[in-house]
This record gives sequence, C-alpha cells and structure tokens, in this order.
Amino acid sequence: MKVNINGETKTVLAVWYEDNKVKLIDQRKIPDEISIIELKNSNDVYNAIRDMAVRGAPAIGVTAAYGLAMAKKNNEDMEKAVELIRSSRPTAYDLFKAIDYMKKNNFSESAARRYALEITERSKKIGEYGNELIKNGDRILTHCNAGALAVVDWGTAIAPMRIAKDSGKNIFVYVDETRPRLQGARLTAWELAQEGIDHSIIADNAAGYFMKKKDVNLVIVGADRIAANGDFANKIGTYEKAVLAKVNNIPFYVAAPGSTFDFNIKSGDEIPIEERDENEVLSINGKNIGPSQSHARNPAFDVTPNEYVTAFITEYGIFKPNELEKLRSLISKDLFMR
Ligand SMILES: CSC[C@H]1O[C@H](OP(=O)(O)O)[C@H](O)[C@@H]1O
Repeated sequence: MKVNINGETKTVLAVWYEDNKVKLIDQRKIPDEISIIELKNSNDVYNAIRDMAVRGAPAIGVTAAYGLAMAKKNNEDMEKAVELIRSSRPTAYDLFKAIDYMKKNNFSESAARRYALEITERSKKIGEYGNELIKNGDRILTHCNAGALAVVDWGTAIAPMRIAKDSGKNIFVYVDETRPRLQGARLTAWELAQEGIDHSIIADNAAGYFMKKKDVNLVIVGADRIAANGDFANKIGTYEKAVLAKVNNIPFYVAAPGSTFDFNIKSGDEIPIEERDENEVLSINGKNIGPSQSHARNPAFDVTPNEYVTAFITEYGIFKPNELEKLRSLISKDLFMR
C-alpha cells in the first residue's frame, strides 16, 4: 500500500521477510506513527501475533509462515516453534492453514515467500470481484480492518473499495470505529485516507442509524473463519451489523480468501472464539474508563449465521452461502490450498 511518510510517498507492506528476520508495521501505533518491528525468533512471532502488533487473519498466516521459515533457518526446535505460534490466537483459520502449508513444504524460505505472494495476489482478485458489486455513488459500511494491514497488501473487504476508487467510481465509506481495539478508527480510516477514499468514522452504535436512514447501499466485512455452511466469525459487533443490514434490506458481503474457509467444521458453533484481556475494554489509551471495582468481558469475535450473508467475495469469484460446495470443490483442486 502507498503511504505518505514525512511528505514522501512510499510503498509499504503489512509484513515482510528480510535478512532472516520477520519485519512488520506495528499496527498498535497506527495512525500516530509508522513503526517497524523486527522479529528474530518464534517467541517474537508469538508475542507479535498475540499482542496484535500484526493482526488480521491473512496477515497472521503470512507472519506465521515467515516466522517458521526463520525458525528453521535458526535451527530452532521446530515442534516447539510450531506449537508456540499455533497457540498465539485461536480464531483466525489462516494461522492454521499457513502452519500446515509450511509443514508440507519443510518450513523453507521459498515456501514462506510463495505463501505471502499467493495471499497478496489473491487479495487483489478479491478486490476485482468485489468491485463488480460496487456502483458509482455507493455508500459502503465496513467493520474493523480488513485492509492491506490485515493481509500484506490490498486487503479483503477494503480491496474492492480500493479498486472501485482506482476505476473511477465515486464511493463513500462509513467506518465503524470498532471497539475495543479501534481497528476501524485507527487502521481502516488510515488506509482509506492514504488511498484518498472519502469516509467517515462512526461509533459502532451508529451503524443502525445510518442503515435505517437508507444512507448505506451495501456492507462489506472481512472474516476470520468461515464454516462449511457459511456461518462465519469476524470481529465482535459484526453479527449485529449483519442483522441490521438484513432488517434494512441492505446487501451484506463477506470478503475472504480460500485460506479462511474451514470446511472441517459444519457450522459456526464449532469456531473457537478468542476472549481477550478485560483491560482492552476497561481502558482507552491506558486510561481506565470505568470504576476500579468493575470488570469486563472481551470476546474478540462473534459468529454470524449464514442466513445474514448475501454472498462471499473470494479469489475464485462470488458465492452465495448455498453455493459453498462449489467453492469447496474449486479449493480442493487448487494446488496452493492442498
Ligand atoms: C482480513 S481479516 C481481518 C479480520 O481480522 C480482524 O480481527 P483482529 O483485528 O482481531 O485480528 C477482524 O475480525 C477483521 O475482519
């Protein structure tokens, strides 16, 4: 993605592999600064994923792939490195796909680079297919960050918006702030601003207001894990946006690569939901927002039933929930996904 750093336009990626180190933009510091951190071993990779220096299902997978190649090159105990990185976060299926891919390819550096390139190229395809759903003048709502930062470049839900803009369409985006980690207000808004895409940040609770006012033409979100029946996990708050979209007859699209589809599970009931530290809810920028006696619950994801999904936007094309068997067949024939 192109970013303006001190008046200079640079092309940056969310995560890359250089000098036998995994390097990434520390997403906890955006939009205040673009800070690059270098990971030197599997323990660094575990911490970076767990603490969300890098986040977003495909980006987590790519970071794991590079991290395992680095661990192999550093002669780490690979069984321990795999188990450590596998334990970093439970919901995003891409993490486990990437680990399996690297295992099948002897944790080689070339395999990690191929994994990263495939994911990047596939996210651009998602953008091209998704662009077909966007008309000139459309007002789009999105939740959390499913942009280049959540992948490597391009993004999933944001990729169609970028390609629509580049193809000359006039679009506007409502960006849910996405409490508690504010991936929308901090990351999606930053990406859209860099791309010159017109947008407004809104409180998570305001999405229904704009949908009911008929000020939203479509919703596009990302995903962290999609079950065989089309139920999917995504950032907490997605489920209620999907219900509001259905009630207001607004198309609701989920953008995700094949690496996010978990056909081993029948429904969303089987998707593990990460519960994170309560302090992410209890404080903002390190300042407590509630009384000291109060505790908080902090599920990082929720599951949206397939009935609320208009269609899935993938690198293979666009599929309705009842067409996922066709998608499963295409993925099974895809050498990269085996
Ligand atoms: C393109 S995957 C993005 C997906 O990941 C986010 O979760 P997190 O920021 O906790 O990694 C969110 O669910 C996004 O939709």
